[in-house]
Amino acid sequence: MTIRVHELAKELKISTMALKKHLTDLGVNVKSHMSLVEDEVADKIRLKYKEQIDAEKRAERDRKRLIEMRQAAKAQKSAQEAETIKAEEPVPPVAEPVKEVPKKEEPKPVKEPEKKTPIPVKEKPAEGKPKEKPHKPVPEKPKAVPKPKPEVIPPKTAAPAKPEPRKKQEPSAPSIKPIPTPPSVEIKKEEKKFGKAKISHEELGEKSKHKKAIISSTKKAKQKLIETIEIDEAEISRNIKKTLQKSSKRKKYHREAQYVEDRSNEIVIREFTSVSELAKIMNVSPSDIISKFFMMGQLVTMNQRLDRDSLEMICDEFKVDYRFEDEYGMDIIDKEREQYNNVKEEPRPPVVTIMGHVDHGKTSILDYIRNTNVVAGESGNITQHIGAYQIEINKHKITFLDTPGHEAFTAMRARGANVTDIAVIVISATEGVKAQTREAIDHAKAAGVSIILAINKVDLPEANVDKVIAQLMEIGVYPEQYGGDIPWCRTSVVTGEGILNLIELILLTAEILELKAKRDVPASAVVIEAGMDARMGPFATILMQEGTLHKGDIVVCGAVHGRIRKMENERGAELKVLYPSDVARVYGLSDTPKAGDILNQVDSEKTARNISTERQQIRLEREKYQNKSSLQNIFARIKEEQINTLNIILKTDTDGSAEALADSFQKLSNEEVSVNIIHKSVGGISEADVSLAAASDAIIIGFHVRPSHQARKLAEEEGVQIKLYQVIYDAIDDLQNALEGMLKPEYEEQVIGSAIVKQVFKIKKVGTIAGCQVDKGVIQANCKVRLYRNDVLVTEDTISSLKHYADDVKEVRAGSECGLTLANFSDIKENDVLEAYIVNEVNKKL
Ligand SMILES: Nc1nc2c(ncn2[C@@H]2O[C@H](COP(=O)(O)OP(=O)(O)OP(=O)(O)O)[C@@H](O)[C@H]2O)c(=O)[nH]1
Repeated sequence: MTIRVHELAKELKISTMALKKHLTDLGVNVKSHMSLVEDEVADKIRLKYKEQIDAEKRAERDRKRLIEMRQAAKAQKSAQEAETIKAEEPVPPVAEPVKEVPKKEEPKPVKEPEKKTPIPVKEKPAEGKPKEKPHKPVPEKPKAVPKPKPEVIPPKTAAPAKPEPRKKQEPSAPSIKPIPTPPSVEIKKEEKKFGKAKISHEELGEKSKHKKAIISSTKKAKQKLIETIEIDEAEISRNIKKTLQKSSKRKKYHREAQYVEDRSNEIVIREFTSVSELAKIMNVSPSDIISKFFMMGQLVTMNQRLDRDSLEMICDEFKVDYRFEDEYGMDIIDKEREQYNNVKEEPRPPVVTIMGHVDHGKTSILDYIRNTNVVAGESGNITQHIGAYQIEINKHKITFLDTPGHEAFTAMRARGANVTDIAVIVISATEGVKAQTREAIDHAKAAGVSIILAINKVDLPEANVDKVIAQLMEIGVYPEQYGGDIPWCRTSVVTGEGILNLIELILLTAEILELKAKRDVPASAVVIEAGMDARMGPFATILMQEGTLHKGDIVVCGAVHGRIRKMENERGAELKVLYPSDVARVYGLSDTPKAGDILNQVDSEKTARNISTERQQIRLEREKYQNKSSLQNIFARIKEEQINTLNIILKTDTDGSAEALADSFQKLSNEEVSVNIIHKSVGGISEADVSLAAASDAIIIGFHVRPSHQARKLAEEEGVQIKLYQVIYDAIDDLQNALEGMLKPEYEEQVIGSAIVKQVFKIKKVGTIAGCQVDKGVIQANCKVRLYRNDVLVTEDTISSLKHYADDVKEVRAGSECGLTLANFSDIKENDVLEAYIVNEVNKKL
């Protein structure tokens, strides 16, 4: 048995070039993607890839585990810090702690004098948080000993059963973990107006200062402890790095069929490099390259730009190690930046995305935060809706990406721009965990961002926080105090409850993440959205990633460039300078960039123009090539395929539904039409899915998921069909219908009438005319007929002309006479019987 190169490549999800390289390594030379590979060789390659993929998976698992360990270490650190604080608080004279009171006694003295303020920490628990739950065991003892986190862990099942948390409790529930539970302020309830409960600056200020104090003081106080932990962390970090290095190497190898161990002789090329440019890079003459192509049956010219496959092929031919450059001009930009290598990184604000199921309150929470006067000294109306905004609380800034939830988040990731630090997952306390909650959590986890859970709408009578927590635990998401370390809070935009907690949790998480970026370097930013302003021309909403951007700076932004003419925030206020994590709408670009493009500040207008012009050219070439290649694919398929295959990419909300649907779909296959699930996974439909579908002529079926905005756009551009379902049976029915459309149609004959030949006329130049009497049904012009003589079939033919008297007619009904000729048969005799029939196409059923 054999398999074609392209088939095996498709099976392994690698390019044919990559496969060819592996085959060459095994000593097997293949000429083209249509060449046949022996099964034995194919198996060797399969095995090799399986091992490789397994190794990648293992590496990924290790990485996740290490991250978890790291988080656990941090959480533990926080818990211990919290203990110290408690221990240091002057309050508990009566407290008669319980047993293991390690530091309890000593701390009182002097150690952390700044600690005075913190009492609010204590109150916090009483506020919204349901922390009271786990503390059942510590009955009426107030001021109980702070329990280290693990002790709080309630049995998975038991937890949800418990408390009715909303009740504010007196100071009796003290054992709550204080640190991750930032002090919450009693929000005044008078202002019940939706979205209007205001948070006063003073309160926030107190809080933030307070937290700062806690963090910095605990740092000192727990010096020793931290040292030990840091040793572990250092070790963990090293492991993470090692693992990441390993896996990224493998991926590279996987994608580009390239051995990465030795990079000393590696050349860097970009897609659509011209033959002459490539010759220069490879240090060979252009005619060498042209003749190599010629030998492979391809004619190229000096200035012809080469697509990725051709470049890979030619580098392989010349036995050159190569690597693809991501975007044209990055080497120039990087070079300009080299001089800033020693610039120190400085803390930067966190970038937060709010995600969750439809209607659970994402927008409301964002608006609440935005509209309460939290914004630094600014108030007033939002003059324009921009894709991101920043708030400031006592000098602590937070940038919110105001995106339609995880769609944009996923789209950004698909473009390789992982811009979010923290994902706030909003879950309605009345509806609980839903498909998109899970999806959002999966996306956040996949992106490796910190998660904060906001259980919203707690003001409603049917709110059931415990149920939500139980549901979360069921899907493996363990909130703090419930066996996990994911910070959470209860929120309501009606009463304002918990919003402050949420902000505090964000700040605290950011603090722990120690987010940093260089400030005194040329700016780089990512485009969140872009468009055209009627008055000001093209604009881009950018999120700063590094450096400082001023009005007047020259930038290149994806395939456009310009000089920053104006920068403004969402309130239309002009900004003079942007730092890392800042967001602004910028004007002055030559054209509209694309969301996900990177904006880089460069030294000169000339550099900016050169880079953007070249990038435009490359993008154009790429588009041209993509169109061409899809046509080529079609031709290749027409030649090769005897059977009809429906390729499917299946995206679902859970693994379970993916399996169930895949199974049902596969069962619809038969010997004529086969269902080929080329990719199935959990999560929203991303651009990557659409690209894969376009490349493999697949349709995308989404179950309980939806496409990102960009994916939808791309699908329109590429003509990829996306079908979304909420009910499994609808999906199966539709697919069945689609498959039936692909079955070769069956034909069904329908006899429509008959006529007896009464007389035959032979006319020169016209031929034989049969004068007939229609005795049954109808005879139609152009219908098919069978001619019987004495009940024996003489011929099958088509009526070529039908007349009633001298007139051409479309049909003649029973009882009438007609004259007709047949297309190919003239030996008609009297008394012959003509049976007229038509052929109907019938769709086959599976
Ligand atoms: N009672 C109550 N209603 C809320 C709360 N938060 C949001 N809502 C209401 O819930 C509905 C949905 O809120 P949105 O903020 O639009 O929800 P969303 O998650 O942004 O929805 P999409 O943008 O459609 O995904 C609105 O009618 C809000 O008024 C809350 O805390 N309490």
